[in-house]
Amino acid sequence: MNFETWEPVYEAVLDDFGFDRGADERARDVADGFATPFDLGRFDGLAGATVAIAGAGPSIENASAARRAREADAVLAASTAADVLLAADVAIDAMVTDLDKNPETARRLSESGVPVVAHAHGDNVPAVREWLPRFRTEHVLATTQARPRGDVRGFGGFTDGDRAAFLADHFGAAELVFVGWDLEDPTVDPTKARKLRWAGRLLAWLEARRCDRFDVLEERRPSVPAGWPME
Ligand SMILES: Nc1ncnc2c1ncn2[C@@H]1O[C@H](COP(=O)(O)OP(=O)(O)OP(=O)(O)O)[C@@H](O)[C@H]1O
Ligand SMILES: Nc1nc2c(c(=O)[nH]1)N=C(CO)CN2
Repeated sequence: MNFETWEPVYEAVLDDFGFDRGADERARDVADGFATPFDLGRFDGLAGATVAIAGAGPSIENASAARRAREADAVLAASTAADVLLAADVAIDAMVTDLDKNPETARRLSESGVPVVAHAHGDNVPAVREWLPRFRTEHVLATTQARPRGDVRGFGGFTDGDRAAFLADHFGAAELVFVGWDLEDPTVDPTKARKLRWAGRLLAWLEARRCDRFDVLEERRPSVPAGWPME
């Protein structure tokens, strides 16, 4: 997804959380100071593939999550889902993170040549400054939710998990399989619950644009607000 399509939805997210667009842009520029060009051709293998999008809800610990991830052609792991899957001997093709929970895992993955999709936003600049210099930069794709600039890219999406889904979509995934997603998780705090509501809404938008049906939304399918780009 290009920024022109993402922008009106991004503005709705900014509005709802009261986030400052200028702070996201400054974070992007900080990330660009550490980023180097990332070979996007490394994601060509997602085209036509069944891609597991691993979220970090409690159900990622279930044996069935690891099994379903293993059965997919490729696995994109959000945040701490990477640790759980690696511990279950499931290879991951990329980790998508905003560096807030397990940056050491991201560092290790980058050292071993696994792409780390590291997101910079207005509220994680200290983590960007601390961790991006420690990663093996050729294996890091820096991302932004603001307008992309320099070596910092954007494919749509907000939370780590839904950004992984937008990335898979951007690179032509044929099918998305969601593991470790608990959108109605009663154990999360109110801010996280709000982020998960946005994740659900964004996935509903993505599935509608793809003329798809995501299994993860079967329990409660959010409606796509009128006016969101559907071309
Ligand atoms: N119950 C859940 N709890 C946490 N994450 C979930 C859950 N269900 C799905 N997810 C997905 O897994 C990802 C896990 O990443 P993580 O918990 O680090 O979130 P995040 O996007 O960095 O948000 P936060 O700012 O709250 O840390 C989330 O971004 C979300 O997309
Ligand atoms: N400005 C800002 N942007 C974000 C934030 C956040 O807390 N602040 N959290 C995210 C993932 O949870 C994604 N993007």
